[in-house]
Amino acid sequence: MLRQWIKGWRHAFKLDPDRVLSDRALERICLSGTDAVIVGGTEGVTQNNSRELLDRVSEYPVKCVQEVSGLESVVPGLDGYLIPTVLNAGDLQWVVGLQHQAVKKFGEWIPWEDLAVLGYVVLNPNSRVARLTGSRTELASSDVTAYGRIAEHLFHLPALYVEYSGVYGDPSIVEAARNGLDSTQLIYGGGVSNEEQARRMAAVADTVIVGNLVYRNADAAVETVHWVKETTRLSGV
Ligand SMILES: CC(C)=CCC/C(C)=C/CC/C(C)=C/CC/C(C)=C/CC/C(C)=C/CC/C(C)=C/CC/C(C)=C/COP(=O)(O)OP(=O)(O)O
Ligand SMILES: O=P(O)(O)OC[C@@H](O)CO
Ligand SMILES: [Mg+2]
Repeated sequence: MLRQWIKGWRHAFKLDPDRVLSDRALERICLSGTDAVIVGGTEGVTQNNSRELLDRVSEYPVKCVQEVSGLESVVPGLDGYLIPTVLNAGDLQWVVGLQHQAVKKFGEWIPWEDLAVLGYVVLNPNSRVARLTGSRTELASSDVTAYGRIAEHLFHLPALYVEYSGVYGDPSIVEAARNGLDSTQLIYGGGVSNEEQARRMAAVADTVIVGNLVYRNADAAVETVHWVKETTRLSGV
């Protein structure tokens, strides 16, 4: 069951089907010791470019799932699908609207056990995902804690994803999310590019996701695996 499986992830890479990655860099990422490779992005994602990247990753022993961001880009037959819902979106479309359309479209073909819903809180106002979803990013710590509680106690989501895509986030905000959570998994993603940043977020979050760094500096990206995995997640932060 995917929602159980993702609980064991400490580190994952997110690869964008709309960006170019050399075979050499892909090999290094896939053999890095990361727990999973997530294929997905906000813009320019199609079924063709997703399938192509998923096929390339499948040459390696690493676990690989698709993060679905559009109805047309779903690639059937994979081991797992991450389904975002953006809790602080400005329009219901990104909370439950597109998901409703997808369930209507795919209906009985959906392998429910292989899906896990991620409750996103999008916090970088300049990211494409924030602009696309009209996310309300001016949040206080108490707002983020409340989203954590909603994710866990009202919606029973397997994971809350604190998303700073493109910039390194505010650790105190990630801690605020942590304060709202008990058993729901806390995922952090955004701007991790050096050891201090990787270790700082790994001390608070259950799972750290690294994306853009793969395309800027694959060597450093590979290093993040060790930095995150060597760090103990602190309790009570
Ligand atoms: C046999 C068969 C057909 C099988 C398939 C069955 C199946 C798996 C069906 C899917 C079921 C389902 C419920 C799908 C949901 C589909 C959907 C469209 C959901 C909405 C997703 C959503 C809210 C998207 C908004 C954007 C978003 C949150 C994307 C997540 C990824 C993300 C944040 C990437 C970061 O983007 P990046 O490219 O890095 O850009 P920026 O850094 O600039 O933000
Ligand atoms: O690309 P970066 O900034 O590393 O963020 C990772 C991930 O959270 C993006 O969805
Ligand atoms: Mg990005």
